[in-house]
Amino acid sequence: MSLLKVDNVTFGYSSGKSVLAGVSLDIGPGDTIGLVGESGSGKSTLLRLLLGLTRPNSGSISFNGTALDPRNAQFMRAYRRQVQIVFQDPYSSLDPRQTVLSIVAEPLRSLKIARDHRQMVMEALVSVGLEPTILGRYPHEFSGGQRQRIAIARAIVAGPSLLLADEAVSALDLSTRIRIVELLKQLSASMTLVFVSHDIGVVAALCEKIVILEQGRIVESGDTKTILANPQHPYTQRLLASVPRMPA
Ligand SMILES: Nc1ncnc2c1ncn2[C@@H]1O[C@H](COP(=O)(O)OP(=O)(O)OP(=O)(O)O)[C@@H](O)[C@H]1O
Repeated sequence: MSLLKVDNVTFGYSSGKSVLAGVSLDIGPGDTIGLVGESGSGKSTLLRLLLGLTRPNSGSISFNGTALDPRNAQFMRAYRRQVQIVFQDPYSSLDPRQTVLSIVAEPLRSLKIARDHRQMVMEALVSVGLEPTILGRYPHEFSGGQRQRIAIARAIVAGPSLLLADEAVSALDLSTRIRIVELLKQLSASMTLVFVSHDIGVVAALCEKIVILEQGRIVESGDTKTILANPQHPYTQRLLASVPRMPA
């Protein structure tokens, strides 16, 4: 059974323009999926829908067979614990006035998880390759890569089964990007990952499956290696042609 099933979803903001049209996706437990498309193709909007922050205009999204529905408050509370997101910018996504402990513990507070937050935060920091002794320090004391590790620690601290990453490595320099991709790869062994990127090279390195989105429609999806080796849709061919060089 799918972990997350997106069934014929359409969505438009109040401006009326259609942003997602007939999007269907089956995300299985343990999948690592790269969602690729040009700017404005609707990737971040789809993530908002997957988070349950916005509802589709039509179609449905279900998690373990139950539809995301704000009227089902108990289920949505449980869902919020299962899904977390990492954003692009490690500078703006961390509150400069809060300590690392307070930042990483935020999901534990908002989800009202009554366990030892300090211990859970220390464990999350270790899993992302940071020293647990940094609890009392502030974001400005860290590099961009370290900040993104703190953001990832915050995303995994409550033990989600699904991690969404929205251009999570795009703001990092190349060597840091490679290290954070390695970290995400390692984490993806124990959770499902939906990784949004306009960078096909990074997706090729990280994701077993790929979904290509063009103007709110999925034009091609499947095994990453197969699709990148032999793209069928002209849009995918154009995207690939615009990549300066592909990784081995
Ligand atoms: N809050 C909003 N209100 C109205 N329109 C929006 C809003 N957010 C996004 N859009 C529009 O929806 C479309 C899809 O945007 P979205 O951010 O989902 O694309 P994207 O593929 O993530 O792009 P990028 O890679 O640039 O982040 C765009 O036309 C955008 O202008």
